[in-house]
Amino acid sequence: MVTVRVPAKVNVQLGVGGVRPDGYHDLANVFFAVALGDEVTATPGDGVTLTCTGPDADAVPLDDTNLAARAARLLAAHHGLPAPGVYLHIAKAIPVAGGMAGGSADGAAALLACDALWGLDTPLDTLLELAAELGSDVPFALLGGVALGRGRGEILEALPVSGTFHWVFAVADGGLSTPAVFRECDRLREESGTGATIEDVPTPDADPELLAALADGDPVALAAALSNDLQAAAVSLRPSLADTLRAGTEAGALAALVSGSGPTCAFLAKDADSAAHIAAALRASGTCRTAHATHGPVPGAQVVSAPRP
Ligand SMILES: C[C@@](CO)(OP(=O)(O)O)[C@H](O)COP(=O)(O)OP(=O)(O)OC[C@H]1O[C@@H](n2ccc(N)nc2=O)[C@H](O)[C@@H]1O
Ligand SMILES: Nc1ncnc2c1ncn2[C@@H]1O[C@H](COP(=O)(O)OP(=O)(O)O)[C@@H](O)[C@H]1O
Repeated sequence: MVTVRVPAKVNVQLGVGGVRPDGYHDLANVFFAVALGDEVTATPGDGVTLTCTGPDADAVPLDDTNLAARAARLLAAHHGLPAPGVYLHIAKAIPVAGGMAGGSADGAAALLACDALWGLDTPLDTLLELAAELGSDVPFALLGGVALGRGRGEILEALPVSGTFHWVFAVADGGLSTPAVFRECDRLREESGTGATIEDVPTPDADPELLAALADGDPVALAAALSNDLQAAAVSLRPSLADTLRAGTEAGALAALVSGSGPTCAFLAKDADSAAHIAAALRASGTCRTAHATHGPVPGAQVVSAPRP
């Protein structure tokens, strides 16, 4: 049996370029891994089977569309294993369809767990390539820490960061579909007259002030630099998010933003005590289903228990 712990992410910058001919958008995606995470356990089994526990377990597909199952099959196919055998259990804490890359995290965790269970010793570079085939956010879940994702988010460069930042995540009732939020971003751009294609929208780049704030470990400077080009689209599809963002700001957050494609809202706090206070205020506000105080950055997917060699 092998257990892998894997983090959720928040995008401290999500710069979105125009829509490409292949339907994806070029990004300047600054990923930040937080301690809120899932655990994926791989045990020998027949075929690829799955179970999931946690508050959102009912929303997780347990068929071959689950990113953990897809990861197991992709790794087996890459190594030419004729009949992959694994039972995967997902202990899910990351909100589902919440803009925190929970499915991607489970895909990354399953790659690592199956690699260890099957004794394959796949090099990290190869795991990162397989991860990119599974989805744009999956490679970052292997890497963790803080990283800039270019292309559709899969071309990663680790970024320097100092100290620990304190975050609160307000979990919404029900998710938002990532493709629907990108489509809404395009629609809002068309509507405003700027256009939405790569000819219309400049290719985004990482904000130097944001990178300096991360390197300096300065939460006040990071708060001033946070940005998410998908936020307007997420709020357009779910207008009640404006109330959640306001509630966290009124409770003392240094800054509030939608996490990725949403609808989870992220709040940067000045320290751990402030984060606990903001989380309690958000839970009492009636503007979200629940709220979690956490911190980061933390490492990417890691084996936490494995059979004795
Ligand atoms: C927006 C972000 C920010 O990190 O994540 P979430 O906030 O949803 O977790 C990511 O770009 C999501 O990455 P991921 O969820 O892996 O997306 P994928 O499976 O690769 O793509 C799903 C769909 O999202 C859209 N998509 C995704 C990435 C990208 N750079 N441009 C896109 O337009 C496309 O419509 C694509 O068909
Ligand atoms: N292991 C998984 N956990 C959660 N969702 C999954 C998983 N595998 C596939 N999915 C599908 O991916 C969709 C997006 O979920 P998720 O990755 O949690 O959100 P987001 O893309 O907003 O970060 C879900 O609605 C679900 O249908």
